[in-house]
Amino acid sequence: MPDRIAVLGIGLIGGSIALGLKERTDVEVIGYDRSSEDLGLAAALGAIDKGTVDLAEAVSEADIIIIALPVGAIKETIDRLAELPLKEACIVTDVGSTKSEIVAHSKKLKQKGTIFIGGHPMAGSHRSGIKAAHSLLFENAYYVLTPDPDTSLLAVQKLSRLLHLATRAELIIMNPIHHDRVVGAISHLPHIIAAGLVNMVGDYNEQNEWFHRLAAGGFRSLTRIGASHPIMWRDILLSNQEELIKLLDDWMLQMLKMRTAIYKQDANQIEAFFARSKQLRGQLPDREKGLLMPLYECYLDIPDQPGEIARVTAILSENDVNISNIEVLNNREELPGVLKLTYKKEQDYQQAVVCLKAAGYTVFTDHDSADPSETKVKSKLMS
Ligand SMILES: NC(=O)c1ccc[n+]([C@@H]2O[C@H](COP(=O)([O-])OP(=O)(O)OC[C@H]3O[C@@H](n4cnc5c(N)ncnc54)[C@H](O)[C@@H]3O)[C@@H](O)[C@H]2O)c1
Ligand SMILES: O=C(O)C(=O)C[C@]1(C(=O)O)C=C[C@@H](O)C=C1
Repeated sequence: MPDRIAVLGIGLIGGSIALGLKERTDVEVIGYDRSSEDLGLAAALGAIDKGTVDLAEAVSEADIIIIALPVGAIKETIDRLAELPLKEACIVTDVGSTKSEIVAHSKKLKQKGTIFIGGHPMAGSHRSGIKAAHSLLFENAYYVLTPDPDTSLLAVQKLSRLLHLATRAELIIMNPIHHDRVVGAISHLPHIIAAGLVNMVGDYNEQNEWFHRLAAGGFRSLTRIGASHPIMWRDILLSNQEELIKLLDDWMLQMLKMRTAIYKQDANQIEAFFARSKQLRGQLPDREKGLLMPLYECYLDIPDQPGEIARVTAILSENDVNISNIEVLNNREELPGVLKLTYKKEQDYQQAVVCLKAAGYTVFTDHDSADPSETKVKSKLMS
């Protein structure tokens, strides 16, 4: 087990790893950031033992250095580390959302004999900064490492073990080019689409403010990630140019096909488009990821009258159903006049659907058939 870890950038990702390190290992954590205020907060939260705005001081005695800065700053920091005295056998890793360019850039460290192993934890949030950090942010998520083929196996094992302890993520190894193609499609392109839609609707809203007022569940859930950090996403897009150009070409082709289908009133093609998407979306592997245990959810239409929530809870308790949470979606931003019930156990969820239906309620589940046998585990989104 290494003795001292330097975490460079103590924001959402660096802060979450640091919190996990302090919670689940015995290492000393030194935080480096340009914001001394955030370093103070990180120390107060117990994420770091010591904070400094001096890079040389942060890394001089470190056994492992984790660079958790925006992608552009990761490259600059690799350049600076290449000029600084580092401990022998020190391992440097990063958490950047792109890998090919960063790994290529790390050659400068390799030339001086320092091991660099690229990394990317596949969980996060649209929020940023130490205030949004959490020690279980990466629980059960994948954490990709992209070691060069000639990297010592012992070093990869040492880093994987530490990161697994700190994050409870599942460590996997991937080629950086492959990583950038896959993550380009499932993370970078969706962020472009979400931000593009928010901006387009924002333009319409300048002429007519009903665009924002009427924005309901569909727009809000699709565009949550449109609120992400501009500098982080600027750097990611600049760093994955080649893949994103190909992905955007494919995306525009998809949209053109839909435009043609709508123009021609081609009902079959439009239906097939959504049928395929519904089937594929349902096949996404469930991962018990994030802050909380997997949850089962159902929604219930309730009349707007006093005592209605008490009636629902009474029915559930008479039937020995344990609910994890009950939420009134009465702000009309999601579903109007609706109770959202969450359960930790599938058995409770199934029992609840049956007894609430028997009591005359309309119950919606993840699937519109409301069939409990089609239960889908949901992970609670971090927001
Ligand atoms: N946010 C996510 O969902 C997510 C998920 C996985 C990986 N990542 C990657 O993690 C990295 C960090 O992202 P984050 O979400 O933690 O960002 P963040 O904004 O929450 O944290 C970045 C921290 O770095 C500091 N910082 C920025 N530039 C600096 C510089 N030049 N010198 C010193 N300190 C500097 C900031 O003060 C901040 O505390 C990025 O490379 C991002 O691509 C992000
Ligand atoms: O959940 C979110 O808000 C995220 O954007 C997390 C997310 C993503 O899934 O796209 C964003 C960037 C990463 O590099 C990894 C994960």
